[in-house]
Amino acid sequence: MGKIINHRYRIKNCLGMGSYGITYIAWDIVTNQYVVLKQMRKTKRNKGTLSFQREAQILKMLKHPRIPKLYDSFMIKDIPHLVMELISGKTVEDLIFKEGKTFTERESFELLIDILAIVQYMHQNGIVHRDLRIPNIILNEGNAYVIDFGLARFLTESERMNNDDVIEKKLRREISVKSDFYALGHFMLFLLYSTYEPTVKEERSWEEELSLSMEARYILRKMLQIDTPYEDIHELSADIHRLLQRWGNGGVNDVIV
Ligand SMILES: Nc1ncnc2c1ncn2[C@@H]1O[C@H](COP(=O)(O)OP(=O)(O)OP(=O)(O)O)[C@@H](O)[C@H]1O
Repeated sequence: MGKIINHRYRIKNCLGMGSYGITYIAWDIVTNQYVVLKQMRKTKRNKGTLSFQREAQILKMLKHPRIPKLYDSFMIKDIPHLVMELISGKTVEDLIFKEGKTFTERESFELLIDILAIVQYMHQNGIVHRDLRIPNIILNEGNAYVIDFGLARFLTESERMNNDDVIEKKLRREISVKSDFYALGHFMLFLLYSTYEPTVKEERSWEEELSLSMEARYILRKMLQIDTPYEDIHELSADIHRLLQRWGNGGVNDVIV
């Protein structure tokens, strides 16, 4: 730690080791601010370089206050590096599993609407994230931020699926807006399970374990593609708005329907 990269970024600490890269918090001595520096792992040279280039291209294109800005990208000895905005706050994963935060049905769907405003922006710009999981959503002062665009794709791209892949992987990785709704369906189950106290020993399905309103169950079944999936974000957000009206939808950030 303390090492300076590219004559500019002083490494402060390691945030994590992902599948393709190592992520650090660094101090930018030119702009005097903390940034996130992602360095590709040396062992991932071919696939990793492509993945880093795509992430840089996508982050450069997306200009949204709830998506990290790409500040810089460069190569050092054939190793790609990305420098991006440090998003303050805590991941939903840490909030639930480290801090014991709980989300009611209403709070869960209000958070979903907030996230969908960001997802709508991505989809309108032809991008699907494909990794909308609890460690990739940061909450700060009640606002949601989406990070980690390492698996994001242009909706015009195609990718061959392996026939041996389990159905869940196919639904998560499909290059279609539906894969983001599917991932967010699972994200919602994590929020909704945060208040769940088991009363019986054996595990049951989420529909049996969680006491949800009929409308919430209807939305989740479509997001999780148990029933006819949502084809676009407007259909999904219209259903959530109807559900939120039960409580009086005060002041949540809306997706423009
Ligand atoms: N822009 C950012 N602002 C704040 N924290 C970030 C940012 N980007 C990544 N992180 C954090 O850095 C850590 C490592 O992230 P990274 O995306 O490199 O790998 P990962 O999520 O652990 O693995 P993988 O990419 O394989 O899913 C995570 O804890 C993540 O929350």
